[in-house]
Amino acid sequence: MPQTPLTPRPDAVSLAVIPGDGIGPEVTAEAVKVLEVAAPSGVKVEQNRYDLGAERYLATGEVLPDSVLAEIRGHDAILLGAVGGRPGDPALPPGLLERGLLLRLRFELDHYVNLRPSRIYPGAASPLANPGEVDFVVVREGTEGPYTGNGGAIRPGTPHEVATEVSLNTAYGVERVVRDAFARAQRRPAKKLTLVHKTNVLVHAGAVWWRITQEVAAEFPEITVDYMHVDAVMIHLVTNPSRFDVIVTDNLFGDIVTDLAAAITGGIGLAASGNVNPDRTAPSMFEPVHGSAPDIAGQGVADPTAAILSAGLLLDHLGFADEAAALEAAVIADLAERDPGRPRRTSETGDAVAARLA
Ligand SMILES: NC(=O)C1=CN([C@@H]2O[C@H](COP(=O)(O)OP(=O)(O)OC[C@H]3O[C@@H](n4cnc5c(N)ncnc54)[C@H](O)[C@@H]3O)[C@@H](O)[C@H]2O)C=CC1
Ligand SMILES: CC(C)CC(=O)C(=O)O
Ligand SMILES: [Mg+2]
Repeated sequence: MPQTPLTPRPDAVSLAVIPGDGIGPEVTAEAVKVLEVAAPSGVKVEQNRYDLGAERYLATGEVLPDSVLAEIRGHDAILLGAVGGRPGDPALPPGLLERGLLLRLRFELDHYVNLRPSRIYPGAASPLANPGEVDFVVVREGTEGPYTGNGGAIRPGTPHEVATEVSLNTAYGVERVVRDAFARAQRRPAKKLTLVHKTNVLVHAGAVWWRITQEVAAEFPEITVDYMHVDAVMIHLVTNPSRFDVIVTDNLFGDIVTDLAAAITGGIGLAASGNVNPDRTAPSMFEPVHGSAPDIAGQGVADPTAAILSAGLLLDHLGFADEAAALEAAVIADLAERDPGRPRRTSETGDAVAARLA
């Protein structure tokens, strides 16, 4: 359904805040704390909180009612913590919240660019001995691939069960994300784009990604284009991550690549992301790369930096580039001052970054 492009007001931004499950509410509270001081003066941050996630499902059986989705759609942007329970929890059907809430938001709001920047900030503890200068961005397709629910099971639960999970790749979907990735590469100094896939085995989907990347490349003669199989990317991310500038890839590969990218750049607690609708026909959604981390939930020890940096991506997306840069600078300064020998409480980090911006 065609939507009217969103036109934010100059004096206020409206945010839908979905704290979610596990550490989601803990890290989101810190991101909101920072966002309130980072927003431009004269711009009011109006927030509506949506309690969606495991607790609501267990209390009401609701995952994402249509009426709530319609309300969320009316905001300028969405800030999300994380959703999902402990893997294997018998109270939550597998994928119920991931598919019914998170992916439904991404699909219905047409977040076809899942943007995941990776930088090693000074002070961040990379496990790599000599990582070099690491500053790349993964442009992960956000609405297709094997995540669309295009599958099913025959004779489930029997020894003769057959299960399929088919990857969906449309020329339309691939072209728009590849084009976005080239445009991002064009704005970056290194001007390099790496297509990541598994074209040697996934020949049908791979052919679409390969052909469209070559076609779009012809419109961007300044960009150096290369290709790498996703398994080899695992090697190069660990041995020579500075070779990457912009990576474009499908939904599943991008999910996996960006957890490793997070690990080599200082940990999953630092990795930010944006689910972007570049056409602005619906609000974009910003969230950390990590999940609900049930193993540390409720202890006040989760690192909220990824959520805070995601709030910075949100500011940038709304056109507040200077404020987004100031937020990132405050995080960088804070990281440099952290004592690796003294683990921080979640709220300490939010307080420290907010104090730098106040
Ligand atoms: N966007 C989302 O809402 C996502 C949801 N999930 C869901 O989250 C649940 C847990 O998934 P996992 O695979 O365990 O991934 P996860 O990212 O939640 O946790 C992986 C590991 O990283 C640690 N970790 C994560 N965030 C951290 C932080 N901010 N500070 C310090 N340590 C942190 C956790 O303690 C855990 O050891 C599942 O239900 C999964 O489906 C997973 C990924 C994304
Ligand atoms: C739970 C998945 C659908 C989400 C995820 O792992 C991700 O987007 O990184
Ligand atoms: Mg993931």
